Amino acid sequence: MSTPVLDVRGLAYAYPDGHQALFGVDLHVHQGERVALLGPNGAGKTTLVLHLNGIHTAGAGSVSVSGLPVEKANLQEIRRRVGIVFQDPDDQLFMGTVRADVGFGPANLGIKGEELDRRVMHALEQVGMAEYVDRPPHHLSFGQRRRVAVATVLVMEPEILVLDEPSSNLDPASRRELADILRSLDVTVLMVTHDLPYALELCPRSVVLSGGTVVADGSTYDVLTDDALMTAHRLELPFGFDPRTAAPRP
Ligand SMILES: Nc1ncnc2c1ncn2[C@@H]1O[C@H](COP(=O)(O)OP(=O)(O)OP(=O)(O)O)[C@@H](O)[C@H]1O
Repeated sequence: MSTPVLDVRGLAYAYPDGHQALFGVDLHVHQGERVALLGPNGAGKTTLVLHLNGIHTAGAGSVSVSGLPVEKANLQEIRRRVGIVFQDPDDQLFMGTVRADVGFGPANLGIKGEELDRRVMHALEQVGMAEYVDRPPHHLSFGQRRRVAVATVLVMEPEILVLDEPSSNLDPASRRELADILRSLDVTVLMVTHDLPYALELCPRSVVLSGGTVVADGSTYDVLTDDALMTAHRLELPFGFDPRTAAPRP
């Protein structure tokens, strides 16, 4: 099989206070896959994600992105390859205009002028926010800021897009629109979520992390219909939602 875009092997990590958050995690994601990372509070999902672009450094094991190890010497290239959209868009938007925020990353790489404009506009078009290019981000709604945050990552043309709780705090229409955007992108996606219907809708595959280890890795449908697994790892479907009868998207 081809080299995975994301290759995590035997990853273990303890926080400086000694709390062991990951115990030998293996995760291989191939190009074009959309994978949901599920698990109860405290499972280690965020800790894992923070290893993907070198914010945390593996205590044991390894992480590589398209064959490039995540280590200090490669961090600039790794952070171009792995785009993380954090849960709070305000962690990613800090400039005076949407244009400046989306252009910030490429400008730092030395891209300027027409090429910078082209990339900024393309990323904003991908998330349906082109008309807001000259607006201050703090004048946008939360859902609009989340889309701009996605654009700040897409503009770097990442190989893998990592989203932390992308549907949180979105109204139903914004939630559906973001799903449409994510489905339209030609990029590998790893999505951390507690929104199990969203995982089923968007991600054919789910990995369940619990107590710092991978306890399931398979089709999202199989995971969500495995009642014993779901109960054992505190995963609960919303009231009235049954994956067996959830309407497939046209
Ligand atoms: N800075 C830290 N120092 C010590 N322990 C930490 C730190 N951050 C997280 N932890 C612990 O590591 C474990 C994993 O936390 P993590 O945030 O990765 O879980 P999570 O799966 O993302 O949870 P949630 O669904 O609540 O966001 C938890 O037991 C947590 O208490």
